[in-house]
Amino acid sequence: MIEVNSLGKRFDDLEVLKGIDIQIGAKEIVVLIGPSGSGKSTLLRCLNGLEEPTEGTIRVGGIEWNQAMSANMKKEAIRGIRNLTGMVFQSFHLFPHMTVLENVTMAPMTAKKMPKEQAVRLAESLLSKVGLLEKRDVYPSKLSGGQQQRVAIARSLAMQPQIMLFDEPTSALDPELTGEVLAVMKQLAKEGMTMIVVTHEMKFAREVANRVIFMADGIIQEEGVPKQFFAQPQTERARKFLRQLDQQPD
Ligand SMILES: Nc1ncnc2c1ncn2[C@@H]1O[C@H](COP(=O)(O)OP(=O)(O)OP(=O)(O)O)[C@@H](O)[C@H]1O
Repeated sequence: MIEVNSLGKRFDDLEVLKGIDIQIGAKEIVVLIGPSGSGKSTLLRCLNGLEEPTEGTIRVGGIEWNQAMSANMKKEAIRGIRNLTGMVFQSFHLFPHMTVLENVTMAPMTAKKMPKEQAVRLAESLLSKVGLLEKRDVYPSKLSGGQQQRVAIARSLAMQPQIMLFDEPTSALDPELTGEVLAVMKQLAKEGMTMIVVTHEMKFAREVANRVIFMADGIIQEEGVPKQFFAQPQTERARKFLRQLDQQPD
């Protein structure tokens, strides 16, 4: 579903990603963890074209982007890749002047030219899935952070993506609100969505992920199934990271 080869990204003199190789299969739940500044968000943003890599190749659902392509081909590839991926951000990014329902129906109606009645039916079913159908006519400012993030997930799902990318989806939330967002993500995982999740929620990583990828200093230091990674981290870098999080090997 996703293949990344020798991916590099620099911002001027700062080399943030230094040759990343990843393969992710359909229905995999991959959690990306690592210290602050290690390049996790940048990697996720490269995967759906929010950042342009400086080196390497990305293949998502059969669509390839590579550094050697012409500007037009790159644009075309990014458009295709964006159609396959949905992204959820730390800070929700809902449109404040639109109701919850309008937030969810807008993209299918404009980008996919979906008829309004169909977009409304889809939005209602997605709002029901995230437990917020009764808030359909409310504006985002009237919602809690957790509710706003659940609407953001529904809005992303309305484009019917094959892959969901989550960039620290609970980091801006009060601890008592993270559970409701993680529950929606768990449900999505159960339904077979392919997901890459950047998070500091180790409990989610332990319980839901098929694979943990540990990044530090712009490279993948190690990866493995959660049980193995948390019980027996292979590198000193990962051991130190887990110690700092108070996530000692089991
Ligand atoms: N647009 C940008 N311009 C310049 N530097 C950037 C830009 N975006 C990110 N960086 C730098 O790239 C490095 C990696 O940032 P990134 O956000 O990918 O890290 P992260 O692992 O997601 O960290 P965190 O867990 O704190 O969110 C940081 O040093 C950051 O300052």
